Amino acid sequence: MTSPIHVTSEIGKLKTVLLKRPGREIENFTPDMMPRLLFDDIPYLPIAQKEHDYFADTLRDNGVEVLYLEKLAAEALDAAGDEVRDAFLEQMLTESGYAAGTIHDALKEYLGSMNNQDMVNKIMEGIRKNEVDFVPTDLVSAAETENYEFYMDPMPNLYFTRDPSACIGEGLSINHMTFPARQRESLFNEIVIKYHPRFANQGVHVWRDRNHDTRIEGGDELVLNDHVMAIGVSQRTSADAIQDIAKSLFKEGHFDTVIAIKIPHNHAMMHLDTVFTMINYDQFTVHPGILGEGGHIDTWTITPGQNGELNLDHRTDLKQVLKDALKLDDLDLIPTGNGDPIIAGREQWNDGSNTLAIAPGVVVTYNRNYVSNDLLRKHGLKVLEVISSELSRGRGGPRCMSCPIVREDI
Ligand SMILES: NC(=O)NCCC[C@H](N)C(=O)O
Repeated sequence: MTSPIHVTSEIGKLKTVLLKRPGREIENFTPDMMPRLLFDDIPYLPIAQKEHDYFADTLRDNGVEVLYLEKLAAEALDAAGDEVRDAFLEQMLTESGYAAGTIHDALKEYLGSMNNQDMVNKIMEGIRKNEVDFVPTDLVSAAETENYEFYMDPMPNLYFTRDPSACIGEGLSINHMTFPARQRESLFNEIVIKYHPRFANQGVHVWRDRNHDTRIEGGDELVLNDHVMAIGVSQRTSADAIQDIAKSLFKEGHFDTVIAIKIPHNHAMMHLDTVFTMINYDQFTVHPGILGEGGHIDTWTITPGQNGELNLDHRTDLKQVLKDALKLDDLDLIPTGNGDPIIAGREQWNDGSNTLAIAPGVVVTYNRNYVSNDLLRKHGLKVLEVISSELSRGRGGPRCMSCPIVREDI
């Protein structure tokens, strides 16, 4: 059986991608909620949607089939029927803090009265207290802070479809995310894979599901080729989760190497793909700020050991590590902002390192990172720029905003 998922590299011609069009969730919050929701500003929704449509059109114009998470999630529930819809809603309410009780019942009634698409959209955009016809009188509800506006928080990070799941080979990881602001997101990916006719019973292998305590996010998961992965040890992905998924990939897949790369644990560089992306057979973007003296950085090359255990080889010469793993004589590491510390810092902040390769040597980037983009062109790449004033306020670029489902082999 051919799996509907096929991703054996970061650069093979992109055939199908999963996006989420920004909806009300990206403006349904106040400045004091921003740090918790992992946003640095509140985007202007109409322009963010225009920019996102431009991004989607750029992909379509280049032969990519664009799928939307919000649509697939509703279709999955339509196909699955009432029992699954009820279980999904219960799980979503439980993970939103309402396993039982009067608020649980009121929210269930409110959401339960909607059709699947409206219910999915509503859960994504968040539920304010004043929109539910319910006055809590029980002790638990009454004890809650009066002035918090929401029963269920919005999920503004959903347009970064890269993170809650990651397609690897013929399967995927459905991720247990680090921060509460994003943890419910992967429930949508789970129902799509389990129940959408395009994916259900089609031989999709789940390398690692969301029922884990250890954390991993797709922005850290890079498929370098059909047997080598790079995974960031980052603010969002723990060493335990990397070792766990490595065991699964080695045991049940065609992978034999995982390169763990330690990056600074901070908000600006929350995932490996904010500082390092593969853009051609032998070319990568890299933010100079992650490299120490002489271009060094901590890496561990993980390979299968005895009895299902792992061998780990600690090395610090990133270029040599990549050359060895990919069997290349030379490698072009292209510095964000052309290596200038001010420009590199500014353009990395606006995702200048976060490119989406749609074919070997062809990348989609934000237009605002003009120094990095010019440098990519000088290194022979074809650069397709997309507009980025509002989308970039969420701290993610074209790779973050896309989850490749099918790529041609390289
Ligand atoms: N792969 C990525 O780097 N995704 C960007 C995620 C940005 C989002 N505001 C977050 O902090 O999770």
